[in-house]
Amino acid sequence: MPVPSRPAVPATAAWRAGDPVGRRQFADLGPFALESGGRLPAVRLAYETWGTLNEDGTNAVLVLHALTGDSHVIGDADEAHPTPGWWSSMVGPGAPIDTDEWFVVAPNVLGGCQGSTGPASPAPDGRPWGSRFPLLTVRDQVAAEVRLADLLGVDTWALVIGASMGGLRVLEWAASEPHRVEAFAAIATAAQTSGDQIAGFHTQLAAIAADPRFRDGDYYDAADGDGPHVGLGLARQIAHQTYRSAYELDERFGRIPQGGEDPLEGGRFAVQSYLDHHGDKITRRFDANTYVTLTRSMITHDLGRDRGGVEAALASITARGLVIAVDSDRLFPPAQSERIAAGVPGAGPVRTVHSDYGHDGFLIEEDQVGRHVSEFLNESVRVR
Ligand SMILES: CC(=O)SCCNC(=O)CCNC(=O)[C@H](O)C(C)(C)COP(=O)(O)OP(=O)(O)OC[C@H]1O[C@@H](n2cnc3c(N)ncnc32)[C@H](O)[C@@H]1OP(=O)(O)O
Ligand SMILES: N[C@@H](CCO)C(=O)O
Repeated sequence: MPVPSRPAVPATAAWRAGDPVGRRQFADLGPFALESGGRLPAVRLAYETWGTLNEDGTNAVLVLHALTGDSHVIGDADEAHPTPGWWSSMVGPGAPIDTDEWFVVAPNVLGGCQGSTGPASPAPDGRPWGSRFPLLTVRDQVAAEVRLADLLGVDTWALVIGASMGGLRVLEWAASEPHRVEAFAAIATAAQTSGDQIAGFHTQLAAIAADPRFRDGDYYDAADGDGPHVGLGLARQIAHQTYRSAYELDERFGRIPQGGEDPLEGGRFAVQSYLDHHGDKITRRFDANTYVTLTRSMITHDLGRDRGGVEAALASITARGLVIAVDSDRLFPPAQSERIAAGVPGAGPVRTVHSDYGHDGFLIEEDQVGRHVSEFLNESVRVR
């Protein structure tokens, strides 16, 4: 049986930078000097807020998304273009982070493609930055979020919370702005990306670079309008395997052929079809250059850079900390959480989420993660 052909989807088909979606707002934050020595002449962050900042400013919570997330933490049913929120189980009225109590802010990361300044944004000459977009570090991303906090009148966050790539920024906030972070929750994340992580990220970058439609990042004005969807999809497939555990892929899919296909005649196993699906899906909602920019920021992430090393940086954190690991996570293995918890004086022991799913457990095991966050808020982060 022949392998079914899949439709080619331009990587730029479904989203447009700066396109307002629902309740999203934009903050213009001016020029930025970057850690690498580069410069962005104008930075804009897209963000959403829920709840109300109290008079003392003591109830602010910053939620930081992972690699392909955005500001849309809570879904909106009545939008013109409804989109589900990626953490509606965690944030909302009556949720662990209860928006009747907390003022919640969620920005789209600097370098992102959901309204914040990124490689698809116009450079000073009016054309998209593309290959000219400067190297961004996690510190640059947090520096932009600091300016957003200034603009919103938030002096101190009661809690800064995030998982995976969001957790990298959580730790950077706690280390670089100790007087502005009362407590943090770092979930399935690391103080420094490891050789294994850098290797995995490298192959994802190579997959995008190898797509002739990538054109070194200058594909926005391509005459055929076609983006590097093949490379981006392949990068997502490589990544997605690390988001799930070997146990799950084997138990769930094993060697079952995809319906109607025969692997001995060129067809796929179900797990191949599953990865194809996730690879295709990302190209409908994400920009390849942003994927490259954010992946590079994860590669360079090192909380200890210019701070005397990771342990010294962790020891300098004054905030109370909640550290959560997923026991089956092969992307951010629990040892990286142990290192954070051991190093931060105000962090308790690692809270373990038991999951068969792997790294994506931070999204899937909402009851367990929610319970840990609720407990931490109740015990350590009450509104003063
Ligand atoms: C911060 C942020 O988190 S970013 C925003 C949220 N994250 C993402 O979107 C990342 C990508 N998605 C995921 O990682 C996961 O889907 C999660 C974590 C969101 C949800 O996990 P799960 O509920 O376990 O979903 P699962 O991994 O099984 O994927 C389900 C999809 O696979 C499809 N699928 C399942 N089996 C097959 C198969 N054999 N062939 C093809 N497709 C398949 C399902 O139809 C479903 O498609 P849909 O998502 O288009 O409806
Ligand atoms: N599913 C998550 C995985 C990375 O943490 C994302 O796409 O952002």
